[in-house]
Amino acid sequence: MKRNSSRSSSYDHVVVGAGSAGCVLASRLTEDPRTRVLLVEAGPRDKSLKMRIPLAFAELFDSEYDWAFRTEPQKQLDGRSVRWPRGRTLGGSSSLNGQVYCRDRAIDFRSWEPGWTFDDLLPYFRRSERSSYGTPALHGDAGPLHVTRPRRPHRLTAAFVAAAEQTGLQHVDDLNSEPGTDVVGHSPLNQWRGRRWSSADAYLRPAAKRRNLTVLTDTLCTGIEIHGRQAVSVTLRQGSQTIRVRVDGEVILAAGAISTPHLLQISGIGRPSDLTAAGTTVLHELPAVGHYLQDHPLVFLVRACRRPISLYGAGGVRDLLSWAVLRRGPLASNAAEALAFLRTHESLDGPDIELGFVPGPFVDGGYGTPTAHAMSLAINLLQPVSRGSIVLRDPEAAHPPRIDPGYFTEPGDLNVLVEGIRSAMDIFDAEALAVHAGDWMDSPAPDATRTAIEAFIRRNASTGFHPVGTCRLGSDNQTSVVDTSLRVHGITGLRIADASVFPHIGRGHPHATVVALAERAADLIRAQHP
Ligand SMILES: Cc1cc2nc3c(=O)[nH]c(=O)nc-3n(C[C@H](O)[C@H](O)[C@H](O)COP(=O)(O)OP(=O)(O)OC[C@H]3O[C@@H](n4cnc5c(N)ncnc54)[C@H](O)[C@@H]3O)c2cc1C
Repeated sequence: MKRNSSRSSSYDHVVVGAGSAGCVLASRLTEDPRTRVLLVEAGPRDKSLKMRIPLAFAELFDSEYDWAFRTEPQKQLDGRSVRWPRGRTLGGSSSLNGQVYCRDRAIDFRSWEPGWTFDDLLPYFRRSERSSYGTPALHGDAGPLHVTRPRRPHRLTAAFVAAAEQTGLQHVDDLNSEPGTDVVGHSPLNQWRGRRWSSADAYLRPAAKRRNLTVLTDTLCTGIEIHGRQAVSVTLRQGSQTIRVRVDGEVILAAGAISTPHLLQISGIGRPSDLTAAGTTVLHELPAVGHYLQDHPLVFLVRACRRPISLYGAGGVRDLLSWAVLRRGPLASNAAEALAFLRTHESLDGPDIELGFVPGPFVDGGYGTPTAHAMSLAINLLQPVSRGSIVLRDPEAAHPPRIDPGYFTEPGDLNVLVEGIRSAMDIFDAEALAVHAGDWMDSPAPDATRTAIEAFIRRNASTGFHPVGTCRLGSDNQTSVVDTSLRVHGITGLRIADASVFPHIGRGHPHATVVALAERAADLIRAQHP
């Protein structure tokens, strides 16, 4: 990635965070050669081969490319602290995520503000996509973000899809086609010819040579300076050096659902009790900053595979060669090759459980070392009611905030996940998959009572990697942080465009919506600064 050498101390816009959203913003805003943009990224450049190899993403956990956050001990999870990986490199979390491109559904946007319906966002989904799915009314085919079918799904994945159909789910080709409530299909992917296609690949690299774009990596934003009610500059730290950069237009926070509220709090914007407890002066009261956090909690069921055909052991010389030469073979798998969406009650108007099938052992949320051939199924709670918070510990930007997702603090969430586990076990037992299935490994017993399944969830539940909602979009300044144009309530020159602004968690995977939202944010900014 070229770094523009003509650094100046003032820019039209400064984008903080080069993740899923930040790369979109930097690219779109610099299409106008008169607009000077600085993109600031705390992490290093996205150099690792493990980012390109689809199956290798879990090997990036706890590396220099991962913030490696940990939650506060979770009362409802036997006091366990949960590991929260987050991308810390160009492309952000899109450089180490599971590559599933699955939009939130139209019903998910019903709880957003007017002007943010699915139909309002559809032109931006389409603008972002270079989709191989056809259906031009729904998909774009000329955008920067490749969306493809898996190259060659594993035969166990085909068995899972068939088994899900045997339990009554409908097989659909395109999970981004508003497919109905009880469906199964192969995962649409952000891949191109068998390699990951991150936001940096899609948006940043093609823009990197522009003279009006400066990209600073290994640079931590440590605060936003507010004069009166106007954002005027950002403070950056590179090693031991501190740099102040003046902003003539806007500061756009795209640091993600954890770091964006943290940065606001450090800068004196937030809930007064949070700020004063951490020794920070309150400059601007906005009680919703860092609150209303939601995530998709999940548990994995793992079942032995009778024959040695799973992804266990993938990564040997032959697999590496096959990927390097042909971009095929087990390493081209994104792990969660198929998804099923289902309702735990017929009265629901949308799915409340997602099952993600991995044709291999996925142990301890990707942190464990597999020991045998197996298949894994992630049972994902799509509409949790529980909410949590991100709150600064002290005024130092490099210190991680307190992350409390509040998993299962609303008891109804546990009930839904128990039902999801039962449905998942039914699919494992359906003929098409049962022929491959051996003993249950990390799973409740097939005849487990509700109490035993609940205990299993408390022992094993983890993150679905989808935190949102910590700087919600909304029209009032008590329960939301940004207005419907994504401007921070009460401050001019400060906008947020990332996963933190989702008012409610959706039923999809957030990257698709984050990219569309950032595409729209770029239009909003350009309209205000013609
Ligand atoms: C392991 C994993 C698997 C996932 N799988 C999927 C999936 O398959 N499909 C899907 O849709 N979603 C998935 N997600 C979630 C998805 O990737 C995120 O929701 C999305 O990338 C969030 O985009 P963002 O722009 O809000 O934040 P990010 O992409 O996280 O970007 C934020 C950027 O800001 C930088 N930053 C933070 N603080 C500062 C600071 N103070 N100064 C400078 N820079 C800073 C970060 O380093 C990062 O690069 C996954 C996430 C993870 C972690």
